[in-house]
Amino acid sequence: MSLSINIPHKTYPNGVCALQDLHLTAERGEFIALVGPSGTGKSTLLNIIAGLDQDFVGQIAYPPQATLSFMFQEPRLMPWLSVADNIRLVLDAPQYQTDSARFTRMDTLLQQLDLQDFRDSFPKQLSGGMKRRVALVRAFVTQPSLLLMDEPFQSLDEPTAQELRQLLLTLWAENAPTVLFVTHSLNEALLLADRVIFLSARPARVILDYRVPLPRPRPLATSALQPLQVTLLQEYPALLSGVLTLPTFSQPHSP
Ligand SMILES: Nc1ncnc2c1ncn2[C@@H]1O[C@H](COP(=O)(O)OP(=O)(O)OP(=O)(O)O)[C@@H](O)[C@H]1O
Repeated sequence: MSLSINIPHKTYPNGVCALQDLHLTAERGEFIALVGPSGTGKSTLLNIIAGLDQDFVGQIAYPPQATLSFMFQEPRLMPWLSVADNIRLVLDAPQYQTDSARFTRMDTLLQQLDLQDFRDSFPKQLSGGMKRRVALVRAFVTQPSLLLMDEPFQSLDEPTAQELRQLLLTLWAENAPTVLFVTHSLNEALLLADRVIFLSARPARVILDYRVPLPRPRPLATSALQPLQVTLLQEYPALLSGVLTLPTFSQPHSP
């Protein structure tokens, strides 16, 4: 589904202006990464799009039939519920109760993400990567047309994060939701997204809307992204001057 964001400003009651003149559109099925410095307003923006925060000046427009999923930095599983019950919790919401295929879809996704033997396990019995896989099942089981992801693979070891990125790309290709994916990592953004939106320091506004010139399927080796990073940052040196924190990037040498 298409999405249009027009926010003249979002100011918290304590006077902190998190977003200013932020305008952005997303086409149906597009994968968009949002990259910006810490504390600029990325989570604020996702909360506004999700309707969790309605105290802002502006409009968010998407089709009325749109369905939305949100995947947070923490997997946010209920510790007292099994894997299957954590997912059923979402499926039991009134808007999904008439969907007779929903539990079959849950079983298929559990199988696809290799969780079929853990449906009766509790979150504390799962590794960090497995909890994120459950969160991915929960995000996709409702067949969202818009998927909001707020640094969902943070604080995982790199091989686990890469495995989850690959799973996400597979699920995205199969289900084609529009995705807004917040990350601090330029590598992760280039690996996943059709477009990378670079946000300024607070108050956040769009400073660069960059179309990733890489074919799909993408190379998963981050070394394959290095030449693209070099070109991008040579073309837009402003991205290096305090706008981005790029722990994985080696700055190109001046001639
Ligand atoms: N409820 C709130 N009341 C007041 N200020 C807030 C509130 N929530 C967030 N802020 C402030 O708004 C700014 C943007 O916060 P936000 O969490 O959206 O940034 P972020 O880009 O997601 O940060 P990070 O990358 O560190 O997760 C920050 O300065 C934050 O302190």
